[in-house]
Amino acid sequence: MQDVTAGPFTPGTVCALLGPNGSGKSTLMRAMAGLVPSSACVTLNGAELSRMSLQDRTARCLYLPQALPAAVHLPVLEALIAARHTAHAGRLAPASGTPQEETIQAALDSLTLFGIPHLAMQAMDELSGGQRQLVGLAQALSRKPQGLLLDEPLSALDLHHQFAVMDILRRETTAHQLVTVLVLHDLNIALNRADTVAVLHAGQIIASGPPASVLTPDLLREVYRVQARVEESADGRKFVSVDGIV
Ligand SMILES: Nc1ncnc2c1ncn2[C@@H]1O[C@H](COP(=O)(O)OP(=O)(O)OP(=O)(O)O)[C@@H](O)[C@H]1O
Repeated sequence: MQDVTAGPFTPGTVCALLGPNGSGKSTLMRAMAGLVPSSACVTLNGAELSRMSLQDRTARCLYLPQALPAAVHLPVLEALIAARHTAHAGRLAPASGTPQEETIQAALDSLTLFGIPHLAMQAMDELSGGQRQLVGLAQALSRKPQGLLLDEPLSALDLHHQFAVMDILRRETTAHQLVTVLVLHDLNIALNRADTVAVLHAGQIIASGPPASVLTPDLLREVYRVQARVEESADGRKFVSVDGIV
């Protein structure tokens, strides 16, 4: 990938990273997370992540990959508690003095936030794809990061859960002033649920800003090679209507 200037991403807002297959979205996310070699300077709330150890970096800025790691035969609740301990093992929060009940409650709260407390005792390797994605998100938020990098966090979710998760992410992002960047393919969700969008095309961010100003028919033609209209419903919701491919 060529040099890319991404951001600044504003605390308290959700930015959707968009672009066609192979445009560099995952590569950019992985570079921001420090998982691919990069000379980029990445800062979060004034701290230079690129100068930190991967452990300190991960404690501040959590990256959820597109393909989740192989699930282990461990109850969901235990997996969440283990994730919190991993975060506390960094230098941000002391592990000692944290009562066990508090840790368990935080993990349960996180599952409840995503509407899946009933999965607490189910084994990770017995979850459906969508359930695993929800648990992954609950695990990410239970670690109390300042930044969230989510690569296609809605890819395995049904329509209800796609919107529910976006609403949760928006609420948590506002409440905790998180910097949230997520890769999306659904332009209608980006139009109606993201605060800003950034569009990658052939390894470069070619447009960024409020979704409705960025996602114009001209941009959709150039980037996605579709002939499309951006229409507005009676109640003000925007949607992309595709007439054909070009
Ligand atoms: N480890 C790697 N080594 C070499 N090339 C890679 C590597 N990872 C990705 N690429 C290439 O970089 C380009 C961008 O890939 P990337 O996964 O970032 O795209 P993407 O925008 O996330 O695509 P998609 O929407 O299909 O997930 C692709 O051409 C891909 O083949």
